Amino acid sequence: MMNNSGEPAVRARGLRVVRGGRTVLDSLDFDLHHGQVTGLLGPSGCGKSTLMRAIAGTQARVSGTLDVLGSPAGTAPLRARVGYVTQAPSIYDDLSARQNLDYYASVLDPSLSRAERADQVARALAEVDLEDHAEQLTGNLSGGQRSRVSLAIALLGSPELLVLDEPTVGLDPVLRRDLWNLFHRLADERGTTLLVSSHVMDEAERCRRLLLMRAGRVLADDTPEELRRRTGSATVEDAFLRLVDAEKEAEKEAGRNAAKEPRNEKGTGAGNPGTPAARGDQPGNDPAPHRTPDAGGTAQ
Ligand SMILES: Nc1ncnc2c1ncn2[C@@H]1O[C@H](COP(=O)(O)OP(=O)(O)OP(=O)(O)O)[C@@H](O)[C@H]1O
Repeated sequence: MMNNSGEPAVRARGLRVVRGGRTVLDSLDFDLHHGQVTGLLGPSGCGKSTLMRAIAGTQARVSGTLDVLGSPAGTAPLRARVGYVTQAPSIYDDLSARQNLDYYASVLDPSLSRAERADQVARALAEVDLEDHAEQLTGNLSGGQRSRVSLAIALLGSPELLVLDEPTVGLDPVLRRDLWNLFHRLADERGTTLLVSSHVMDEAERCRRLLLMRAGRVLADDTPEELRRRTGSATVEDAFLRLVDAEKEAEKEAGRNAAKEPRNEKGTGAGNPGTPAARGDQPGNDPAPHRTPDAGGTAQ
């Protein structure tokens, strides 16, 4: 789904991120659609958090094109329009849930009156079903309750895009279901775009669209139904495993073909990974023009 301008909510082309001298995201091309819940799934270490940080504008060494709500990721106009919840919630243990939210509401929009802030805070607490624990110190809340405080903070100011890094990890099945219902309500009723990561494949079935990642690359960008259909699988997990197996087989085949290639005088075969053709960077494949967004307060 596009918005009125016809632009997707997030547009990545030739997106690349280098961390510690290693390319951890490589040539990612995808769109996130307005008003949809997209699941970002893949094994541990495949690059989900790095991609989310890039979209939220907190990741260094991002190259390629990454536009968020029509502006380069991480630029000032996006600050109030994008809500981002990391895996490690940044909340103050010695403040109550309500005080935490009130503090963040005042930082996010210093022009709000006390009454306006109180309204926003009450609404966000209600949305994550935390009203009964609003006055408790967050240091005394359970893990799941603390994650909901973080989520409530991200909901302040009604952001158009919510980037949620494993928001349901460690939650019991009832809370997980309630949170997924909340994500869909936000998308359906407010038109919020959500990108939600998980490494639990059964959560994929709850998403309208999926980005499946493996080893820093997008393995599939599809709806759960279409993914199951085209791989002939009963579940998204099976579909993912089939795609991984097919990719590994293709990699092996490419390796065998490269080994068979006659070597030239310098000892590099035509299919060697060091040659431009094998890297896919011959002129016709270059996703130019590349643009490096301002990465803001950044992680390496
Ligand atoms: N500061 C860093 N320096 C170098 N490499 C890093 C750094 N942080 C992460 N990486 C590497 O980047 C890759 C992607 O990490 P990332 O945290 O994005 O993965 P993930 O899919 O979110 O994993 P998980 O599901 O376990 O949270 C991993 O191989 C990781 O080892």
